[in-house]
Amino acid sequence: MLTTQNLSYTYASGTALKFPDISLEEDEDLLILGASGVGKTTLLHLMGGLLKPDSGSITLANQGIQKLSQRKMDTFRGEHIGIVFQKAIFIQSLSVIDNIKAKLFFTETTLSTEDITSLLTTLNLVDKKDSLVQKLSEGQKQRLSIAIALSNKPKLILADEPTASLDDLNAKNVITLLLSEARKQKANLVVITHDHRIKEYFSKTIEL
Ligand SMILES: Nc1ncnc2c1ncn2[C@@H]1O[C@H](COP(=O)(O)OP(=O)(O)OP(=O)(O)O)[C@@H](O)[C@H]1O
Repeated sequence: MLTTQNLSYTYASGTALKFPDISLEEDEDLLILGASGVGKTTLLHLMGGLLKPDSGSITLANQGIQKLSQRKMDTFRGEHIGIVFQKAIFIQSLSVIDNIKAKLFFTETTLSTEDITSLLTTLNLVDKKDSLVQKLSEGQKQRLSIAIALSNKPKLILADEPTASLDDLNAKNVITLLLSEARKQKANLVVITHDHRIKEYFSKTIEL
């Protein structure tokens, strides 16, 4: 369950942003639409605890995350939040499976090799599990970034423009994959985008 209330954030440059309230029950997903520069990524970073709001609250798993210290927030994120970044950063010299293990190491989460293999199977990446990341195609890299985001079995999955550079078929595949994984893990999925093609897959949408 995710709720946000009266969120606002001001950058040092003076750009001041205010956000509408969000309330998601368990198993509910949300698409946040908006033109370039309205604050979509800022809102995603607030919900992921990467930025602290100037005002307002964000509650996830009964915790008001805006109150947490940086260290506690990092631990909380490791346990409860998975983020699919617009531009994923991998350890290029490691294999697919070792990139997932590295994330789990840093978030102090344990997942058996069988569970990781099963996640990679779902994401159609299992045959690449021992390949170096630098040898993956763009689509495979994107599926790996989803695998990494899901590997800590988060309660909240945040995805920043996951379909922006994809054709219609791959955009549909990525969104249906994120939605089905969110259902399986009983997580809330929040996608931010300016891509109106994916609106039809979400029952709940807000426009910034
Ligand atoms: N680090 C920063 N310092 C100063 N201003 C920033 C910073 N990051 C974003 N902004 C400003 O805050 C506003 C919202 O930016 P944000 O990236 O959240 O928008 P967005 O809707 O995600 O845009 P896009 O779709 O282009 O990624 C913009 O006016 C942007 O210029």
